[in-house]
Amino acid sequence: MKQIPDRIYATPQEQVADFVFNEAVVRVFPDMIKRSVPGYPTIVENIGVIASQFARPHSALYDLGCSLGAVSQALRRHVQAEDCRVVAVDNSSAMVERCREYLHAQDSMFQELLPVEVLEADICQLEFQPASVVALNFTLQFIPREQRLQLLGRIRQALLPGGALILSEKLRFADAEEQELLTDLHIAFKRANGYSELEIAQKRSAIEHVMKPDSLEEHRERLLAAGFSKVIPWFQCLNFASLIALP
Ligand SMILES: C[S@@+](CC[C@H](N)C(=O)[O-])C[C@H]1O[C@@H](n2cnc3c(N)ncnc32)[C@H](O)[C@@H]1O
Ligand SMILES: O=C(O)C(=O)C[C@]1(C(=O)O)C=C[C@@H](O)C=C1
Repeated sequence: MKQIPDRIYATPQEQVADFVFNEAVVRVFPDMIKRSVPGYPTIVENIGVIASQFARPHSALYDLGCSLGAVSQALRRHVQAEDCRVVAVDNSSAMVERCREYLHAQDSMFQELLPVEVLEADICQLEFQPASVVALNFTLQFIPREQRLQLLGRIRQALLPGGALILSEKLRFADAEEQELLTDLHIAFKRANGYSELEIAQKRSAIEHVMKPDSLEEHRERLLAAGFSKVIPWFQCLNFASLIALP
């Protein structure tokens, strides 16, 4: 993927608007997410590895809130189960358009990749097909809190025995000292990746009303309430984590 540098918050803005996944964000997204989310490349690649253990023949593999399809590409690189297909879904038309281009480019570079379709849709309104793998990679945090349980319940209903949900999220922490330390370290991570204090502060204002992280305990309780039987954290880097939830 092209890596145009993210300079969206580099100049002072009189009033920082709420963050949206628009064309300006799409252009710089690969650079933005890699420099903002500690462990992102490791998480994406290993979602492919984990999915290859859970994928069942003749089933769908969902990439919900796919953005530019990084997870879909990893699923297609790693999963070899028979007659599986990847369904990538996002409600940002700018993301969906570019995602389709990237996945076509992947098709032309490799042979025998799983088929993929990219849907422009709201994942809260989606009719799920029987699925063996569902990935929510930094997407649930953008869904209004009151809709999260219902969405997870519908995903749980669609999951086949032996399948899994892979859920990656920014975390918040009930313990004030832990919250402060990991927030400071995340800021240090962004600084080390070349973001200025202004960029860090303006991005924080932009996302604070649209992205609402939960704690690990809140995720675990909600997943169990949605009908999952077990929640297994497999990755954490600073305040970003990824979980496997089993049906
Ligand atoms: C942080 S990005 C996800 C990153 C991506 N999964 C990856 O691994 O590169 C969040 C994405 O979720 C999408 N999104 C947010 N709410 C959504 C909804 N209700 N339905 C579908 N997509 C949604 C946004 O448009 C955005 O592309
Ligand atoms: O928490 C932050 O400061 C972020 O920038 C995180 C985050 C995310 O987790 O999705 C927010 C928006 C962008 O999509 C990239 C990264």
